[in-house]
Amino acid sequence: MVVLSQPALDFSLIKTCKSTTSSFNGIPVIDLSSPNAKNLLVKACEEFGFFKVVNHGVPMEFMTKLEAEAIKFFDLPQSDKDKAGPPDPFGYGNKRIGPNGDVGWIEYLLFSTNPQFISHKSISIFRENPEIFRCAVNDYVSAVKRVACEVLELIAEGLKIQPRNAFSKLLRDEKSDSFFRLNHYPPCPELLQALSGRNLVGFGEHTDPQIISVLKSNDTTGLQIAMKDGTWVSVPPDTNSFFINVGDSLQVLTNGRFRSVKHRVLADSMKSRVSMIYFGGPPLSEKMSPLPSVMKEGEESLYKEFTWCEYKMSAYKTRLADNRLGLFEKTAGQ
Ligand SMILES: C=C1C[C@]23C[C@@]1(O)CC[C@H]2[C@@]12CC[C@H](O)[C@@](C)(C(=O)O1)[C@H]2[C@@H]3C(=O)O
Ligand SMILES: O=C(O)CCC(=O)C(=O)O
Ligand SMILES: [Fe+2]
Repeated sequence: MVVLSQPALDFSLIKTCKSTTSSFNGIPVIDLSSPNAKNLLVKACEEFGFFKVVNHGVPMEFMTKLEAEAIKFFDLPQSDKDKAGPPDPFGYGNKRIGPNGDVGWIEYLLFSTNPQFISHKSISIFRENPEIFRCAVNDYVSAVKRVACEVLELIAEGLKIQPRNAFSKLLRDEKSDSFFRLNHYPPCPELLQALSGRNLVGFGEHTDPQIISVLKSNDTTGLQIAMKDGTWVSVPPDTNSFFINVGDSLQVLTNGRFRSVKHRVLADSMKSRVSMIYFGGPPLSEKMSPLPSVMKEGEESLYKEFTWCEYKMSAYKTRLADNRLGLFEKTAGQ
């Protein structure tokens, strides 16, 4: 039998970035139980496309259980982890991100949250450690999906959109094309940092294509977001809270009023970073166009008409840092 192995990876392809220690303390923090949450959410989506939520109601136990299972998986011998890869896009991936040559100092597990799309590779992940891992993923994903829907409903209220489930129904649809990802960034080699004062890039700069992403990490720094003027700022980790990203699709649904946030992860020199991200997406057949109620009188859509399936197919032909939405923007006169 011929065993096909992945071609060797040239590590010099992984980019480095100047180490920064200062963290940004201007990230909006939204208390979901506050009566003003809806207005603060809209403001945060317009200004940053990124914010932190507290008082979210998800039991800490769901987070610690899943994190412990993820660590157990990433601690397995490489040959065992490789049985759950390569990602197609689902499954275990190591250093390669997506199908177009992006690389980073990362290993990960990517799943579909829709049982129809669960691949044999995702199943083999659970085979290593079946019921406990599977339950931990299911409990966690159901809980963060609820947070994502609550946030989207508050945003709809803040924007005075009727019905208030105009966005959240896309995630609640049984055909919703949502993903879940567990990322592990091992410590960046000390020697490299000592010699150059630089860190390896764990996950290169990009925007998330979906509607909304809900991120939780351990206590290790690394996540950075780009401000409107292009400067990068470091997000201080907070193990009790969720960080939320506006994705490209929410930018389209709000006709550019909200911006999808550019972000990246730098590996830490000393500590592993573990993160878990739920990417809430619409059904594949959903037409992505600005909701009529967000448009002012006479306002025209900034985007050509497309379905989520068309956008996703196009996204998977791009490199991480590409401006994926640019291909769908109307040019003058269109
Ligand atoms: C390089 C790529 C990886 C990615 C698919 C893509 O071609 C461009 C978008 C990337 C991204 C970013 C957000 C999520 O992590 C992700 C799962 C997604 O939906 O889009 C990844 C894709 C991936 O890793 O497969
Ligand atoms: O791991 C992180 O903290 C963020 C990763 C990310 O942006 C992604 O998986 O799309
Ligand atoms: Fe991302």
